[in-house]
Amino acid sequence: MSRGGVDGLRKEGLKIGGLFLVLVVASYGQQAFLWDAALNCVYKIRVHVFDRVLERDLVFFESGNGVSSGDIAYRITAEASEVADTVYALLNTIVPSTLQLSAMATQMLVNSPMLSLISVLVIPTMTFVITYLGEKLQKISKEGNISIAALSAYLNEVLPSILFVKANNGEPSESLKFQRLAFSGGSFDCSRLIAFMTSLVLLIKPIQDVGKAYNELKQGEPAIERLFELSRFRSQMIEKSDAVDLDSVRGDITFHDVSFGYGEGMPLVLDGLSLHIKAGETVALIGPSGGGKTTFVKLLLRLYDTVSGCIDIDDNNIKNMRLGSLRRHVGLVSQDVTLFTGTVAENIGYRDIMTNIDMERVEAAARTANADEFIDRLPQRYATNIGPRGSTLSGGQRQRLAIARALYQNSSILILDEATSALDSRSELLVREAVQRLTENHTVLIIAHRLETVQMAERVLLLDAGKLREISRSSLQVDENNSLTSAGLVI
Ligand SMILES: Nc1ncnc2c1ncn2[C@@H]1O[C@H](COP(=O)(O)OP(=O)(O)OP(=O)(O)O)[C@@H](O)[C@H]1O
Repeated sequence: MSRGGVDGLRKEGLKIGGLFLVLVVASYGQQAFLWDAALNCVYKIRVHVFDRVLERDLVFFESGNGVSSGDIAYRITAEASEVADTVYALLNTIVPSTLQLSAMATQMLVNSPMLSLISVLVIPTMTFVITYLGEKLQKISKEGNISIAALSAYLNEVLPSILFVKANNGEPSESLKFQRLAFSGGSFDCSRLIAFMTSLVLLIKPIQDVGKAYNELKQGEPAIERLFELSRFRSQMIEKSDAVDLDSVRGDITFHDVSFGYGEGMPLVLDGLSLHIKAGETVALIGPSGGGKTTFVKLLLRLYDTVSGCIDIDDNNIKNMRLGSLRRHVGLVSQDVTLFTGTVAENIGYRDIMTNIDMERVEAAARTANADEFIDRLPQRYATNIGPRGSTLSGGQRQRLAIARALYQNSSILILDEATSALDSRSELLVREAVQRLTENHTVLIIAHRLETVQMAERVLLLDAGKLREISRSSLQVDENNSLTSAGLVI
């Protein structure tokens, strides 16, 4: 082969290779684009569902909807991924199919609007049409073969005699003959029909694909349905349109004959409770397991509404307060598991995490909560990540961080849910000191489990079988299991 020929081949090879590369990249690009679109869609679904879930009151989680937090987590993660697969499958079918459909439909329309209309009408009876047109195509191609044979015979006859034709001015008549042989008569010629048929055949795949996509959609529908079911639940905690947003509260709490049960026909958990806690007072709430302590707190935070009676903060019925305002003034300090993945500063300054965490206040809160001594020893101090639920910290450190957060939040009313896990004596002392400082300048309601904590309170309230009564601190003792007891009742 000559050098020029080799060069030419190399060029062609390069062109084909380049084209192949472009096709591969384009194909990957398309897949990446579709996955990106699907994942983006899932991201939006997850965020939407999660936001709706966050808006719900506790009734959503607890009142027998059959929706546990694990269930919700599963739906938001796994089912959303299932939705991603469905979305991807849909996009993967619909995008190319739509393109092919519109290209082929345009081609068909250009070729013959009449036949296109007929095709649209006969799509439901596609099989019949395909069979019918298939036969027609067979006939046409047979005719085409005959015509090619006739044409070739004609050319073999006329071309050697061209001189004769010209000498006799036979060109116009021969031209007409050729045209007749080369093309089928009528308004719809053979090539256009073949083009039309090709378009029609190419239409079949996208139509099948759309069917497949429909099946995919049907398969993914239960997941989509379950996911959106989470956002359809309507909150029972209705905020009045004229609810007030209080800038500050003193921290006076009054329960007026409050009764509450978790559902119709269920026994009352709180039965005609009345009490008054003065602003700045520290009150210990004790009682046996299941006595209603947590329920009491849920009502104060208006996670549920009372069945009868009402709750006032500084003479404002909490039902007339904006929920955000109420929960800003009533802080919940649950010492057990309320830390999140993130830095020490983010956990203490949680209240301002969306805006600007005030580091001076964070450090001041940490000092008051006796937390600074261990934070200073962490590798990046306040910027140290404490792991899921603060798992890199000890029990006592976690509790002090929770207290530091409450100090940072600076709510007038604090509900302290004392951790039940035992601490070593040094940690115990540091935590108790921190709690002691927390009680200064705040109204504090401590759900207490230890005698030492109860001793810090000015009053002790015992909640048992839905009834509340005040008891003296001296009536409390600790049994051999280190549990609080009052008149034989284990608390
Ligand atoms: N979401 C709920 N739906 C139905 N019943 C509930 C619900 N939450 C609590 N209860 C019931 O209400 C009663 C009081 O529960 P609550 O959690 O207030 O008690 P507790 O004093 O805080 O107990 P513990 O000290 O064990 O935490 C219990 O009988 C409990 O079974």
